[in-house]
Amino acid sequence: MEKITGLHILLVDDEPHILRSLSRALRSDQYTIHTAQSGHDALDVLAHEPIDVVVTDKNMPGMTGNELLAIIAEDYPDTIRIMLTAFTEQAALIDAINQGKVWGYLQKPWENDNLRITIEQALQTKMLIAERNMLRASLKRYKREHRSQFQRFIGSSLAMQVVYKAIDKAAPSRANVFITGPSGTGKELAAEAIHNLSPRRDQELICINCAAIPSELMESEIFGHVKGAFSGATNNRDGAASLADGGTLFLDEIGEMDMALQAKILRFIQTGTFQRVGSGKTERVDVRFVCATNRNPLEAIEQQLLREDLFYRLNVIAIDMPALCERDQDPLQIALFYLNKYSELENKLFVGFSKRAEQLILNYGWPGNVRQLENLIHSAVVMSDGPMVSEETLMQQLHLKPDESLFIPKEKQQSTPAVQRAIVSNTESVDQSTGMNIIPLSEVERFAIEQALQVCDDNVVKAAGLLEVSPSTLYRKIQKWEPS
Ligand SMILES: Nc1ncnc2c1ncn2[C@@H]1O[C@H](COP(=O)(O)OP(=O)(O)OP(=O)(O)O)[C@@H](O)[C@H]1O
Repeated sequence: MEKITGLHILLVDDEPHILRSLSRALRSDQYTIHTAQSGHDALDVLAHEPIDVVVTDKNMPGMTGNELLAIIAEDYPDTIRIMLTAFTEQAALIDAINQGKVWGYLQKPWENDNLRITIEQALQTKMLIAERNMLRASLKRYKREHRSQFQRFIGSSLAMQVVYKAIDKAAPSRANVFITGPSGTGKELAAEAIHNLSPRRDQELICINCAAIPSELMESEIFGHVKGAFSGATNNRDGAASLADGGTLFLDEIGEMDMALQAKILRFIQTGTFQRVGSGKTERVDVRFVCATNRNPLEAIEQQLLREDLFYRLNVIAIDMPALCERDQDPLQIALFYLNKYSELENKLFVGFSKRAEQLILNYGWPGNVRQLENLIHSAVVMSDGPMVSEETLMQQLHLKPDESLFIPKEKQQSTPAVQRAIVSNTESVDQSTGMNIIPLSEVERFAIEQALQVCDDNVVKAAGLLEVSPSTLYRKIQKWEPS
């Protein structure tokens, strides 16, 4: 058994010679011994020292041992409580044990060996309690950090945990955010989440899709115009810059914006000021910028679609949305979410997907990402009858030809282990002599644990069963991930 050190024992007895002989018997560099001659003195020690074990006499003037242990059980429930008692007091002692006030007892007169063994066992129990508390706390933290829903996002994949954390961190600051990622991955949803979690949430989030508005109208859309600024400008009109004052301006598809207007946007970001179209008056607003593009920004700069200086002004915080096919089990979670939503909306009864339909959802590549999946589920709800969505319905809507590989679980499709495929390839660890991508063992282990937790809906006991380790081993490993 592991030696325990650095622990504190409190001995309580009204007779000084008993305290002396108990202290002598327990003297060791493993423990710090504290003594008290009354229940009140004992409580005083407990208030100032991190006591792990209390050994108290039963019969003391003033506060009895029973009364003292009852208070300790209430105020310091994790402190191990031991009663020193004469043989004749067994009945009262058993009663105290049954009430949970006492962990164990020592009989007077005691054998020193017996005393040391009892204390050692008590301290082992104390260590287990402390470990359990730590594990509970770290599991709680792990669960809090491992979210399956975040703002309007659905998905518990690791790839999305990274996004949730980035949004959490970015939101409270004033820093501009640049969101990249393929079409339909949730860039607008991310902008919304950033605004909703920011101190600007009570002001407006104004979204401008730079690809959807003709370039000749864009300047007026963003900065507004005055009456007569151009033909058709029959009134003064506020633009997005004024409407977003105090809030957030989201410029989607920034790479589609006219280069001359990009220069004006850059000036606006730098100075916080702008002029409406047709006006010489400068206006000042307080706007936070969030931009997005589904282009690779560096390529867009090279192709002269995006100004480099504007990009670096906007790219203070970068968030990259992963493609749906990189999100483990998320496609199924999202599909179920939208099945519920659209069943309700269309007044139809659907309870889920056939096993093969589920497999198809997990295997399909989703080139249109979440938007495509959402639209597919909506059309499946409209076009078929419940209670289950079949694979045929999905294949029809996706115009897919019969292909058995779509229904084979991914982990059975390739000869390389699932772990190797799933861990993002780490170029820094490519072995120079063999050219093989070496994955650190700790990463493989963490991946396996996270997969098991995901499959078991975060049930650690079940996940431990799947991984063929004890739950406490699993808890310990999860705990090690916590930043110290
Ligand atoms: N993780 C998610 N969970 C649930 N719904 C999502 C998720 N991600 C995106 N959506 C939904 O998918 C649709 C597309 O999302 P969004 O418009 O934010 O994508 P986008 O990346 O901005 O697309 P684009 O590049 O085409 O502008 C929206 O209806 C959005 O609500």
